[in-house]
Amino acid sequence: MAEIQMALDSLDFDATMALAEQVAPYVDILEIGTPCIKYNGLKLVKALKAAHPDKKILVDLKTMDAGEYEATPFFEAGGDITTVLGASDMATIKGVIKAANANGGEAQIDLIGVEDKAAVAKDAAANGAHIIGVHTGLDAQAAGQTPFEDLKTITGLGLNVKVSVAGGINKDTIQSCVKAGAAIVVVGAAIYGAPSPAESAKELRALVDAA
Ligand SMILES: O=C(CO)[C@H](O)[C@H](O)COP(=O)(O)O
Repeated sequence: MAEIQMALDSLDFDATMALAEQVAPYVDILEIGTPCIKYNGLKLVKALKAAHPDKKILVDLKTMDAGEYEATPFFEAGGDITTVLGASDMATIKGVIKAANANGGEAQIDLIGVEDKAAVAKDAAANGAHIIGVHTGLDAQAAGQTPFEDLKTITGLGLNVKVSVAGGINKDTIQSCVKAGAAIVVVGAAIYGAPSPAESAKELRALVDAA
């Protein structure tokens, strides 16, 4: 069964906690988005884990250097998954994997901006990555890009890793992502931008479970 990851992309601490409370019944992973973690830091990881001990917390660090050093405190604070850029050196990726393994967590390698996504995915998987993230970022989405073709390419490699997909996923596209082999579907704006985030999350949960 595919997991739903809710991207909490607000900067505001209280709004982030309130949104998590609304959507938690329908999602598996609460993601602290990159702007949000930069703004709020470890305090938010601790608060979110305390409020939702039954959910996985993904900290979207998008680490680019000093992998083990940067990721370790976020695992120690209650994060279950942290992200590292696929564009970074393999030594950095291996550092985040090491930090994850030392804390019973998982490392997600984010392919955002990577030219040869298949090559990086294979290399990261061979080095023990837990999750490969196919990701069209917000700025690339604004320029009309989507993650769907890349998702098929990466799941088609048959690597022994989970594949997650992010980038403008909504109720019209979520089932095709699951059918294309995504183990984790990430949703941000389609939930937090909806008139009722809870209703939107509930609808997406039903679609994923029926896919
Ligand atoms: O990581 C992100 C941006 O870098 C977003 O959290 C991710 O793209 C999910 O949000 P949306 O569904 O709005 O695209």
